[in-house]
Amino acid sequence: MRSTQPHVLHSTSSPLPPLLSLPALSMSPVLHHHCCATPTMASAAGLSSAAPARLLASASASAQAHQLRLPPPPPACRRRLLLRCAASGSGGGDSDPALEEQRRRQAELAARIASGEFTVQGPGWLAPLVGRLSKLGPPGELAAALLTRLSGAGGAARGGPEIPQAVGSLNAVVGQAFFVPLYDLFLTYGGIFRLNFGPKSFLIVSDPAIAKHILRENSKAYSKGILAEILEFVMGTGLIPADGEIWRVRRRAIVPALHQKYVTAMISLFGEASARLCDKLDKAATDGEDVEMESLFSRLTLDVIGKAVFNYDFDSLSYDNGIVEAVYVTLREAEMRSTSPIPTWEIPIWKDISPRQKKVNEALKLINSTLDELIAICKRLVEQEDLQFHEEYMNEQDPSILHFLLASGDDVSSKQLRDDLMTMLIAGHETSAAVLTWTFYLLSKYPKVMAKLQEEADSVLGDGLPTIDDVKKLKYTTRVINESLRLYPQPPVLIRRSIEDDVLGGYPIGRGEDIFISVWNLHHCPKHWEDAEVFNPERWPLDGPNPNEINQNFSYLPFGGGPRKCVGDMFATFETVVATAMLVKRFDFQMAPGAPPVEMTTGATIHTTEGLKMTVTRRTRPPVIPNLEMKIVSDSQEPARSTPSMAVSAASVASGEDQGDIS
Ligand code: HEM
Repeated sequence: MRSTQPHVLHSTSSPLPPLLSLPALSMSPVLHHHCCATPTMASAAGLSSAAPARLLASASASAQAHQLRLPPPPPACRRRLLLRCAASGSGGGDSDPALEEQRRRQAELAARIASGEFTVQGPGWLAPLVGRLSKLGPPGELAAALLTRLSGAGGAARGGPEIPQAVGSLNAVVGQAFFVPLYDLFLTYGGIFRLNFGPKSFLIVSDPAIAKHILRENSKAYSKGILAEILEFVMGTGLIPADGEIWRVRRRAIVPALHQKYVTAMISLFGEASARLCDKLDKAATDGEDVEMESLFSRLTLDVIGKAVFNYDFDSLSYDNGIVEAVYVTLREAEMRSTSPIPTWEIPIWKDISPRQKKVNEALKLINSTLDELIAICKRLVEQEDLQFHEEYMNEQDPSILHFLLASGDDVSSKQLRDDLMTMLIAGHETSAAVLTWTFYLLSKYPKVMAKLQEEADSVLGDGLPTIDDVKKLKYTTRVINESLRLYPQPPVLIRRSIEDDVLGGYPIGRGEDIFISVWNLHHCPKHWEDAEVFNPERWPLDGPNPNEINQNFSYLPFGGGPRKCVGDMFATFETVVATAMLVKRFDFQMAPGAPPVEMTTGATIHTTEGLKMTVTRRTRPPVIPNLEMKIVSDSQEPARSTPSMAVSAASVASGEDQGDIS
């Protein structure tokens, strides 16, 4: 039974959300706004304002143990979230404890709200004063924001209801991926709530309508906020962190480069890289060695994206060279910066002498000089070629995005071009690798899905590399990827900052709010998804449209939505479909005996904590089941000669004798 008594938790580390890891967390009592509820529900319940009665934790970076009175997390939910799924078939139809838990918590909370427990009126003088200050330009706005913050009556001060503030399962934050406890809080506090981390405050959005508003309907009112600050050292003003005019110009230049003909041409690149991975796995199968698939997928997608974006062959599946290492040093640094409690890389002097920072700077120098060289080579090629630039322009020898951009006469500085290339390298590398990693993890847990997938790969793929027509026929494989992206969205949260006042879910918000749109919560919402935690590719009909944010009304956002939607969605889908189909056609994959448990941790995408160790075996041809129907043999006839030989051949097929792999 779940205790309703608050208990005291100790948080000694800072395993907080990437990009916001801070030493202390203060949490406040709540108002409730249901995940799929309309704003009027909150106001109808008389929830016009609430002010926090905070359980303050120390905001000091040196504070070690923060004691917070919190309700214990529901074990059933957390267990399900870690997705340590039983190795059953797909489509299990058990009842959904997460949904029941959500209903129970909401009823409990509604009763507490109705009792007025959390309803604290903002002071009457505040709203008019804040209104007047806000009209005085930036200094006035700043003063208004401070006053509002200090009074703890943000929404009330702006003349609206106050956003629910979460009292969270803090122990759930410790030692696990940050988005998992956010899900727990979402089940209790609904589609928008506030989390206070020491002096910082974040809005957590898990409501499809609010996500749609931020990403699409009023996207101009939001920037990339902390994300841009953290990624500046590696992406500069590349497309992901850029905002405003720079973003508009670069997006207009880059999107056309990923035209249909280019993506189609990339299919042979996906096939070649996947074939190289198959060779590696083949060797492991022969040697009887287990393989760590997460790092292999990372190398596969690095090789693909290097060729696709700037025509560089990292060949990381074969070698560990300096540039490959430099890319990984840089990536790990970006992840470290997004999760570190103290920005050591900003400390004067230290940033220049710390061995870690030195290594990062050297890595960046190597990457930048390599990119500069590639840009120079490509420029020369473009100058020499006679090709006329047009909408679907592509140089067959070098179909890369860089080549397209230079041939288009894109007027861009070398620094900006480098930022864009680096951004695409990172955006298209870790994401696809994570999708493949979690897909293969899921497949190892759902053998029926694996069997169906292999059946499709066997029937569609021939001996050569896949073609665009093959990819179109790999419908079930595509659904497997769609469903894998639902359960493990990459990245699990989207980050924004409000740059104007707005109203979210009926709550007025000011500018400067840092917002996390939890794609994880949207994709796991038990209200929206039947058997939300079950890996069930069949939930997407084969003959239906490809699921996306539009046809799922922002409940499904694997590639984001609105003007900042991923530019590589088609590329990435084809890449992961080709790799998955080619691999499962050649091999069976099982978790290796004694492999560490597969749990999640966060970087820019969802990583495993200790890798994905698998045993790979070459597949034998599926047994040919002979027609064993016996001829009716009358006494006067000889026994049918074929029967014994059939039996022999069936036995040998079953034992795998004389069977090569089926590739
Ligand atoms: C399965 C693989 C991928 C996934 C799951 C993925 C997911 C996403 C998501 C969710 C966003 C939106 C971020 C936001 O709104 O804050 C995004 C943006 C972006 N993605 Fe991808 N992506 C993938 C592959 C790729 C590839 C292969 C490329 C490049 C070839 C790419 C390039 C980009 C770029 C440049 C943006 C920024 C767009 C903008 O802000 O205008 N992505 N991606």
